[in-house]
Parts: sequence; structure tokens; C-alpha cells
Amino acid sequence: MHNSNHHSTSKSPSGNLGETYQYNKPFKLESGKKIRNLQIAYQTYGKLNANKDNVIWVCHALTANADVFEWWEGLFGQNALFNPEEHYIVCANVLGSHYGSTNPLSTNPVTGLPYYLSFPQFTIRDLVSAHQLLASHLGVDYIKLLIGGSLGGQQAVEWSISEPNKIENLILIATNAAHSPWGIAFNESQRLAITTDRTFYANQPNGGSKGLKTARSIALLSYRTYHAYGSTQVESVNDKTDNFRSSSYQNYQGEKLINRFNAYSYYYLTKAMDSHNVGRNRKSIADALKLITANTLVIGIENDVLFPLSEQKYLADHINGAEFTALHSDYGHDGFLIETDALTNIIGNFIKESRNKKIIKLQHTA
Ligand SMILES: CC(=O)SCCNC(=O)CCNC(=O)[C@H](O)C(C)(C)COP(=O)(O)OP(=O)(O)OC[C@H]1O[C@@H](n2cnc3c(N)ncnc32)[C@H](O)[C@@H]1OP(=O)(O)O
Ligand SMILES: N[C@@H](CCO)C(=O)O
Repeated sequence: MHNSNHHSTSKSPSGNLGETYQYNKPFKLESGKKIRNLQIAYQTYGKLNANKDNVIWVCHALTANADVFEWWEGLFGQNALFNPEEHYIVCANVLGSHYGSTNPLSTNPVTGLPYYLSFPQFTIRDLVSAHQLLASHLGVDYIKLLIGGSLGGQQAVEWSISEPNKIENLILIATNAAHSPWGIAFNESQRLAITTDRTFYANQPNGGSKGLKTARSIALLSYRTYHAYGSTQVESVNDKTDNFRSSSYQNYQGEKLINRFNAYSYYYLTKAMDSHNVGRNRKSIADALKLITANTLVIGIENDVLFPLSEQKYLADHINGAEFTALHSDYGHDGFLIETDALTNIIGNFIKESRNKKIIKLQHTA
């Protein structure tokens, strides 16, 4: 534990009381730049047991927060597969995000002013290093199961490479080993939308919000599918020439995001996503994945346009002993947040099989 650091409490968007960890030494980024007074907002559920072997650590995706019981309800909750009776569940808000951790709207202690566009660029590895500090602060030196989807999976795979001995089981959903040219192009298109809104450069909390609305509209095209729009936004009449449901949906989703997120965090987090490459400054992507020793399950979503199945197959092919499952979802990429019943079945079976394998292994070595 870092004695020099302290806690404060903060509320998540749903009003749940979370906590904030402050790291009082300068936090060094992969770029060499430093962030002072780093704060990480987090939530825990359940209790760390005496053997300290019941930790489930969740890495969240692009615009989520530390309140995993809110945004992954069904997989996490009182009566869910991951529940606070059995587990000590930890979810922390990522560096740069809008929900309590240090981000571009935070005050730069050097200038006394919000950072906005002077916030240093950071990478997926930086998100992980910050959460490793939190883990150490919480006395978590062993993670029973590390899980994440999308940008959350990018963090989970990096963490499993950087601290292989600390992670027993790893679940990677709808994610990849390096962000693809296709994914970067989607992110760049969204950043173009944000920067076309000149208020982004005005350095104000809602700067770039119209651009962010467009960015979310673009992003949704990569998170969903032709079929999802066909089943939810189809018109009941044939005589319309304007004001289609689908248009209203895109507008609504953009508005919904700008009411809960800021354009600066979004801009920087998409840059972090672009940076993802487990092979950077390592021998190769394949060699980096070989460093993972966790018992691994990789789940892909059949209709995922953004992180196609080939990316999860690649992960499973290069992580020793990894299992691979393809999940059917009409939603596409966002299926990882929506298909909680199917995920509960797949992950529940994987956990049962892993327990059985462990028992057989122990019997053989006894
Ligand atoms: C307090 C907070 O919000 S905290 C942050 C929560 N978010 C996260 O954690 C990030 C991860 N979550 C997500 O990305 C998303 O919430 C998902 C993928 C899980 C689900 O997406 P949703 O937008 O909830 O679902 P969906 O795409 O089905 O859209 C439903 C919404 O669109 C509205 N809608 C549907 N069709 C239309 C239309 N034609 N025109 C206007 N609105 C429409 C619905 O009324 C509904 O509105 P509501 O969200 O206010 O209830
Ligand atoms: N829908 C997700 C992004 C997709 O990974 C989010 O808003 O966090």
C-alpha cells in the first residue's frame, strides 16, 4: 500500500457511491510525460477473502465507468455469475475518462487550469499501469479472473502480458491484439467530426459536443449491424419520404452521449485505442501473446464489424491453451454489453471446466 496516498468518495453517474484513489507521486506515461496527482475512481463489490483469491477485475470499454453492476447487469449483480457473495469485484474508471479519474477536464496542478487539449496523450499500457497502482493500493496481488470487452479487452490482454503471474483466468471479448487499420479509420473519422466543431478549441467543458454527437453516430455504425437496424428501426408505413426512425435514432444516441460524456475524453480515449499493439517495443505481437500464462477464453461476436472474428481467432491461436467461442448476436460489436445471458452460459461453462481441469491436475500431482 502507498501510505502517502489517500482516498475520497465520489458518485458514479447512477449515483452509486464509489471511491477515488489518489497517487501522490508523478505518474509516468509510456511517452515519458508525467501526470501529477493522478486520481482513479473505482468501485468494489463484495469482500476480499482471507486467501485473497476471489478477485474479479473488470476493465471497461470506451464510454463506460466503474459501476459495472449498472452497465454489465446480468453478468454482474447480486444474483449473477459474478456476485458480491462469492467474489471481490473491482472496476476502475480509466485514465482520461469522464467518470472521476484524471481526464482532460481535470485541473492541471501545474497551471491551476483544466487541461483540455494540453492533456498528455496516453496509451492502453498507461491505462493498465494506473490500474496496477490501484490494485497494489487495494492489496490485490492476485487476480482470479480478469475480464474485458473491446477497449476493456485491450487493457486485459496488455495486463496479462505485463504481469502474467498475477492473473489466473483471462476472458477477452470482442477485442484484439493490435488495433486494426479499419478500427483506426473509424476512430479518425470520429475525431474529424469532433474537430470540425470549432467549439472543441474553445477549451470549455462542453466544447466539441456537436462534433461528439456526430462521432457517436458514426461509431454506432461500427457497433451495430444492418440486421439490428432492420429489426429495430424499420418503418411501419411505406409512404414516408423524410423523418425516418433510423435518423431519429442516430440523433437520439448522439444526444444521449453528449449528455453524459465530454468530447475531450472521447478524443483522447480513441487515440489510446489506436495505440493498442501488444507487439510495440516487444519482439512481435505473436511473441508478446506467448507471455500470457493465464487460463484464457476468447469470445468473438459473429456479426462484429469493428472487431471481426478473425481478430479473436488470432488471439486464441497465439495465447497458450486458449479456448475460443463465437457468440451469435444480431447487435454486432455492442453484443458484448447486451448478450449477458449468453455470456453467462459461455463463461460459466468455462469456469466449471477450468475447475475440473485443476482438480484432475491436482489428483495427478498428488
Ligand atoms: C448513466 C449512464 O448512462 S452511465 C453510462 C452507461 N453506458 C455505458 O456504460 C457504456 C456502455 N453502454 C452502451 O454502449 C449502451 O448503453 C449499450 C450498447 C449497452 C445499449 O445501448 P442503448 O442505447 O441503451 O440501447 P439501444 O441502442 O437499444 O437504444 C435504446 C434507446 O434508443 C431509443 N430509441 C430507439 N429507437 C429510437 C428512435 N427511432 N428515435 C429515437 N430514440 C430511439 C430508445 O427509446 C432507448 O432510449 P433510452 O436509452 O433513453 O431508454
Ligand atoms: N458501446 C461501447 C463502445 C463499444 O466498445 C461504449 O460506449 O463504451
